[in-house]
Amino acid sequence: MSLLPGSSFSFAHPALFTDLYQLTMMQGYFREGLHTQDATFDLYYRRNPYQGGYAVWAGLEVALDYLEALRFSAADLDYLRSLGLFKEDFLAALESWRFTAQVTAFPEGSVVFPNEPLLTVRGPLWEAQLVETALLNILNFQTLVATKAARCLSAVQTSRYGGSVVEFGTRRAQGPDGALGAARAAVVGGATGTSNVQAAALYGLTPVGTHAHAWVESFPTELEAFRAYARLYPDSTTLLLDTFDTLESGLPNALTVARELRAQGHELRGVRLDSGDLAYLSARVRAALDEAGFPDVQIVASNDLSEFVIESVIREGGRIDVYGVGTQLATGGGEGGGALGGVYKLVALHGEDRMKLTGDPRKTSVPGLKRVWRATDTQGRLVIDVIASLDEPQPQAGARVSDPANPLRNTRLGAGLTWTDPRHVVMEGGQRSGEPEALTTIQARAVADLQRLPEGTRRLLNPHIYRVSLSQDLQGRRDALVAELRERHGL
Ligand SMILES: Nc1ncnc2c1ncn2[C@@H]1O[C@H](COP(=O)(O)OP(=O)(O)OP(=O)(O)O)[C@@H](O)[C@H]1O
Ligand SMILES: O=P(O)(O)OC[C@H]1O[C@H](OP(=O)(O)OP(=O)(O)O)[C@H](O)[C@@H]1O
Ligand SMILES: O=C(O)c1cccnc1
Repeated sequence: MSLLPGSSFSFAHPALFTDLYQLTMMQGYFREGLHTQDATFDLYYRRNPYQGGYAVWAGLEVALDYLEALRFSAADLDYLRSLGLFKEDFLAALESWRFTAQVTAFPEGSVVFPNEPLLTVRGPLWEAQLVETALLNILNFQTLVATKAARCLSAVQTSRYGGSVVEFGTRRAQGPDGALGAARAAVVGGATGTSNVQAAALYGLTPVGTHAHAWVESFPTELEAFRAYARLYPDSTTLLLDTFDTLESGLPNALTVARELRAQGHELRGVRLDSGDLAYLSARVRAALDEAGFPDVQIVASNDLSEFVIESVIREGGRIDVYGVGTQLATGGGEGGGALGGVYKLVALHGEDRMKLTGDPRKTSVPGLKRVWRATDTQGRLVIDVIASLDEPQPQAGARVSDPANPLRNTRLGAGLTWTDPRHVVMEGGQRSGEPEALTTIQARAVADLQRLPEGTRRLLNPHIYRVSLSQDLQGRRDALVAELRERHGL
C-alpha cells in the first residue's frame, strides 16, 4: 500500500518554494503588461553525471504533482506582503493564480543525453518563470540519483550470477527531503528496495533490511544474538557476519542457525558482509553455504559501495546477491556527481525565437520550439537523437546534422533507422494529461531503455559519447539569431 496513492510528493507552501527573483520578475512582468505573453522554456543539462554516457530522466511525476498543487494561499500572500516588495494589485492577482501552462517531456525513466530538451513548459510568461526553481530542484536531483542507481545496476549486470541493488543511504543523505527523494529516484534507476520505511510507505515500496552490529553487541554471544533474531523472524532473517570475525565466527554461527531454522521448517534468508575484501569473503561464504546445503541463502554486501567497487568485486569472482548501496547512492556522490547542472532557458516568446548568447559556445542555448527525434537500428538499439524544429518532419537518410556544441562537427544520417518522437504532452492547462505512472512502470522503462543503449555508451569509464545533433533547419535558425543579436547589440 501507499500513504500517498496517486501522488508522490507534498509541499506545504509550493508557491514559495522558489528563488525570490522569480517572484520579483513575476511582479515586473505583471506591471509591464508582459505576464500573459506566450513563453516557452526548455529544461536540459549540458554534461552527463559521473562522466558517464547517459542519464536516467527521473522526477517527472513529482514535478507534475508540484505543478498541480501550485497556488498562493492567504498565508503565502501575507508573508509576501510582509517583505515590503510587492504591491497590492500584484498580490491580489496572485489570489486566483494557477499554473495553466502546457508541459511536454520525455516519459519518466527514459535514458536521456546532454543538450536535448527533457521538458518544455509553454504558457503565460509569469507562470513559466515562477516554476524554474522547483522544477530544477526536483528534476536535477532525481535524475542524478536515478543515474547513479542505473550505473550500480549496470555494474551488477556484469555478473553471470545476477544480483540486485537496494538503497541504504538515509543516514548520509542530504537531509530528510534528500533521503526521501533519493529513495524514490534510486528505485526509478533500478534499485529494488529501500531501507527507509517512510519512503517505502509514501511510494508503495516494500522496505528492506537486515540488522546492525548493535544487535549482536547487545547479547552475551554472537550465536545467542543470531538465534534470538531468527526466533523472531524465522522466514526473513539476514544475519550480519562481521561483528567479530566474518569467517571464524559469523559464518559458523550463521550455519548453526540455518540448520536450526531448517529443523523447525524455516529457511535462513541471508547473510550480510560489511567489511574486508568483499570479493574474497563472498566467494568463501558462498562456497561454505553451498557445501552445507544452503545454496538459496543470499549474500548481501554493504560498506561504501559504488558502481566501481561493485564492478571490481564481480571481476574478482565475488558472489554477492544484493548490494546495499548507501552514501554514494543517496547523495548522488562520486567523481562527476554531487549535483546535476540542469538549466531552464527561455527559448521562445510569442512564437519568436529567443536565446542566451555567451562567450562559451557550450553555454549558448538552442532557440525555438522543438522536437526530439530518436533513431533506433533494426535491433532496437539507440543510434542518434536529433533535435529539430517543432514543425520539421522526421529526419531523412543522408540529411546533415550538427553537434550543438560545435557546429563545425557535422555528420550525415544513415539509412535503415526507425525514428520516434519520445516526448509527449504530459500536462495541458495545468492538468495532467493522464493518470500518474506507477514507480514500477517507470522503473521498467528505465531498465528497458538502458538495455537499448550501445554497450560502449553504458560503460562506466570513458564511455562512447552518444550523438545528439541539431537538424540543419534548427542550426540555421540558431545561426541567424546569433547574427541578429550580435548586430543588434553591437557585438
Ligand atoms: N574486492 C574489492 N574490490 C574493490 N573494492 C573493495 C573490495 N572489497 C571491498 N572493497 C571496498 O574497499 C573499501 C574499504 O574496505 P576496507 O577493507 O578498507 O574497509 P573495512 O575493512 O570495512 O574497514 P571499516 O571497518 O573501517 O569499514 C570499501 O569501500 C569496500 O566497499
Ligand atoms: O554505502 P554506505 O554509506 O557504507 O551505507 C551502508 C552502511 O551503513 C551502515 O553502517 P555505517 O556506515 O553506519 O557504520 P559502519 O561504517 O561502522 O559499518 C551499514 O552497515 C553499511 O555499512
Ligand atoms: O538493513 C541494513 O542492513 C542496513 C540499513 C541501512 C544502512 N545499512 C544497513
